[in-house]
Amino acid sequence: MAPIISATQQLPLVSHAFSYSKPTRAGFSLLQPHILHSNKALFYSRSNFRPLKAILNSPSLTKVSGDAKEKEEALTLRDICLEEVGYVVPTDVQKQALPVLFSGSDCILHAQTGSGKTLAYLLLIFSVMNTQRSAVQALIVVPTRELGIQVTKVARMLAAMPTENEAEQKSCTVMALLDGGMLRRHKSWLKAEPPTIVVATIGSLCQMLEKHLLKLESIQVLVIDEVDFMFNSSKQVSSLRKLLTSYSSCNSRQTVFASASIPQHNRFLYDCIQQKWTKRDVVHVHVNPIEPMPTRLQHKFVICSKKQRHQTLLSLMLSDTPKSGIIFVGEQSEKSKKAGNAPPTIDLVDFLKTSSWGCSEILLLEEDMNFNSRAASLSEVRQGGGYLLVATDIAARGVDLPEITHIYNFDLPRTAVDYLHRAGRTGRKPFSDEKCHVTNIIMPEERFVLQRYENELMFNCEELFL
Ligand SMILES: Nc1ncnc2c1ncn2[C@@H]1O[C@H](COP(=O)(O)OP(=O)(O)OP(=O)(O)O)[C@@H](O)[C@H]1O
Repeated sequence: MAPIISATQQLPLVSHAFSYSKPTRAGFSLLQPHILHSNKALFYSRSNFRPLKAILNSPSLTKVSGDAKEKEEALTLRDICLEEVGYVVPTDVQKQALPVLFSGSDCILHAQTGSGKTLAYLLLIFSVMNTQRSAVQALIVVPTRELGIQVTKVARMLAAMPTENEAEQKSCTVMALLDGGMLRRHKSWLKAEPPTIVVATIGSLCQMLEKHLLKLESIQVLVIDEVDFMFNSSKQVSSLRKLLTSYSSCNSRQTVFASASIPQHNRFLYDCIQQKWTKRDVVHVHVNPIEPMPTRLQHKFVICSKKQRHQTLLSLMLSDTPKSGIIFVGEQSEKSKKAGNAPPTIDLVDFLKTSSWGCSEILLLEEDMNFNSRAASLSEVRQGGGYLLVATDIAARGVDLPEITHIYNFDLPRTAVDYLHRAGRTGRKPFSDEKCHVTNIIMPEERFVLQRYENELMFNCEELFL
């Protein structure tokens, strides 16, 4: 059985803060290191992460299975300037996962929504890649274009940070190979010079692989983000299996699976090994298993009839006055589509635009919109300011909009896992105590469904009377 690291087995190795350095004319100079546990600090520049890997593997230090005696070395990641982009202290998942990742083990990153899994796997990628080599060295596969754009942005931000020996370094390039993108342009790019990192949706990726335009033989790290969603998606699962076993082999790469939800995780670990998606010694980093949901989320519900739902939502919003929020609406049924009805999302947007709600901009995000309109909605959202996003579950996975304080489930999600991910679009500032709100508008017959989600996800939902 793969070793599991839980909150109670927290590794002492990384009980420290990230240090940082400020640019000087000569490059980077080290400021006072941030050492919490000892005065024995080890410093690494981004281009120097490999030594960190060697040290973590050294027999004198704690093994990742957590059975060796405690050590007090403070490891400090230097020169990646994380503080300048707001990353000062590693989050729990980063503390627990980085030693495992840097040790070269395959890893299942299983931690709450908004806990910082993206930075954990990106730091691994930046630690192993060699920008002198002209080859694709890391591949990150995501389920949606929206999540792909976001991950690419963070990867490019890290890639743009200067390193100590910048003069000798070729830059790290990050390609977003996403459904709805300009594949012709990507083909020319791939032919001219392979990027160092590719962030891809599985459809576009397989097109490039089938045409032999993209080669994976130099891949060192393969990340599958929102892995449970991808394995559950009938459209994506067969290509994903092919990628994991035919297009590349688990023995020649480090494989990382990430998600806030891995249902039946023991079964999944077993499958990972049996199906050769990962190596046998894959590590399950399970952070805070007894609290699958961030604790600062406050859950409420209002019971009303189907006809009263629009008015109920409006009353809720007038009393909450959210600056930014997402209203999740269920997908339109095939029957309703055939009958020529407007999608429920559009109905709701029209209702809000003509109602007395006038506090923030109302935007729409759903699968049936073309990719340009989807991008336009999200880019408006990311510019900040107050907004309400009316969305289907397309916005439920991975999308990081830290300013969101309110989630409204206009329609109840279909499963507890969907509930967890929708709710997790708020409460995304790792070290903040700010309370965030998830409000469910339900019909009387749905109370037992919500109760089931409460039991499964171990949270409490309080009834609201308007
Ligand atoms: N060490 C850190 N310090 C401060 N902020 C951080 C740190 N690490 C990550 N963040 C921020 O936390 C937010 C959530 O991170 P991220 O999107 O990686 O979450 P996630 O675990 O992938 O969530 P989800 O499961 O919902 O996709 C982001 O805005 C990110 O910039």
